[in-house]
Amino acid sequence: MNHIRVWGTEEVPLTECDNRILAQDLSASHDVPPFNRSPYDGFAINSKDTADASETQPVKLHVLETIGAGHVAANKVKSGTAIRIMTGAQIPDGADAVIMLELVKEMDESGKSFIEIKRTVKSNDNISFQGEDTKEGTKLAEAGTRITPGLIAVLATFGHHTVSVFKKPVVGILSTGTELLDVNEPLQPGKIRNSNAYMVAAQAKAMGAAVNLYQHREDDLDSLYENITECLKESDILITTGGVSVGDYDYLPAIYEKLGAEVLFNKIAMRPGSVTTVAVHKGKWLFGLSGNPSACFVGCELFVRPVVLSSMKVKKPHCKAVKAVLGADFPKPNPFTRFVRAVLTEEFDGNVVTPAGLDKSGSVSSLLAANSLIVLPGGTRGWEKGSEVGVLSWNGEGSEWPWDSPLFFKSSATKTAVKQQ
Ligand SMILES: Nc1nc2c(c(=O)[nH]1)N[C@H]1C(S)=C(S)[C@@H](COP(=O)(O)OP(=O)(O)OC[C@H]3O[C@@H](n4cnc5c(N)ncnc54)[C@H](O)[C@@H]3O)O[C@H]1N2
Ligand code: MOO
Ligand SMILES: [Mg+2]
Repeated sequence: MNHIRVWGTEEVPLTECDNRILAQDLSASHDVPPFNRSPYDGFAINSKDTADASETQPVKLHVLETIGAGHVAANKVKSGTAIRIMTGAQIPDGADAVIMLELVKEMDESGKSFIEIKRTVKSNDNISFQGEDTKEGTKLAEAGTRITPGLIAVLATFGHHTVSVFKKPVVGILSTGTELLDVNEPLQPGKIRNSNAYMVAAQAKAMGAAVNLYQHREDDLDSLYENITECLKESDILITTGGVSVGDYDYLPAIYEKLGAEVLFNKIAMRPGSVTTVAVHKGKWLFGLSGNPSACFVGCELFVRPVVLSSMKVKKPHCKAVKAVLGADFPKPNPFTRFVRAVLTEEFDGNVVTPAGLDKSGSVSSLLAANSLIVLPGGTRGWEKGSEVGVLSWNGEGSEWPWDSPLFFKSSATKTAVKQQ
């Protein structure tokens, strides 16, 4: 995270800022509402006039005019008078309360309008006061906040027809592998379609990045080196998939070396995604994600996410950490910390999480329903249904880092592990 940099800010129209990250602090430039207004369709009155009103002795007021929202009364409300007022209209001078239409009797007498009120009304009844929602000067949002429909409503309220947002980091995505086919190609012996590039593109877009999806490339050291050099010119962050392990055709480690990139780490004691390699080069990022689809997915959520989000000053850039009860046994031993693709459901009485399918790093089907990762600390023998586990979710706002719950990465969690069978 010491290498994080912000790629700049830009001004975008309000109509195009949803889901972007706010780059300015926002405070109220005026009171909301900006004037006292009526929350009902009714009559603006002077409450004192109703002091003696009752069922048997209604008070009668002369209606001077009618104002709808957007209009300002021409008259003042003096004793013995009322102004018919619609929801949202400014309270006329002299009025200190509103009585709803349904609570008065309306009548015409010699071409003049009157109302009868059979109850007392208190001063300030049914008035939305200037500033009751927001006072001028109130701090409303900080730079780094994701722009939601609610924030857009607030931005519009204060007249921001354009909004300053952080530039989307440009994420280039290049899949490597001689076995790869384009999605529109028929299967051929020994070949598979490239799924990682499209998956990672969708993940990066969901994080708020701009994506450049490149044509996949064969495992060839020299041409891959050229491709990566070219792609890096156009990207702030370049994600490659595949070719990062120890095989004869896994050239990414050699390419980082040839580039002179600073490798921050290469391989991690975790499953899947153990081969994940991250390097920085001339202020840019290189993520070498696994070719195995599930390992690739996990590497992207755990390592790309915090970089993309921090470069837009999002305050909690890591996945959201929650507790949940395991909905099924997970009998596999875990020599390393394991991130199990899972389905997390928020039940009325707590979270339940269940593995999403075949738990192999080459599996693609287990990604289908997965909305989270069960975190099983290393050194455990397997887990029983009903155990409390830590879960990471990539939906919604993230969690403070480091995830400090004892459920994450602490060996104390082994207490709930299943006995070796
Ligand atoms: N002797 C060892 N072998 C392997 C090790 C190891 O430590 N020692 N690590 C294993 C682990 S763990 C993983 S994960 C993989 C990582 O492999 P690479 O990142 O080098 O990826 P590839 O070898 O290129 O491909 C692996 C696998 O994924 C398929 N693949 C590749 N790209 C795509 C794509 N774009 N879409 C869909 N599927 C893709 C590829 O066909 C392979 O089946 O290495 C293990 N080996
Ligand atoms: O990176 Mo490999 O799972 O550890 O699949
Ligand atoms: Mg390989």
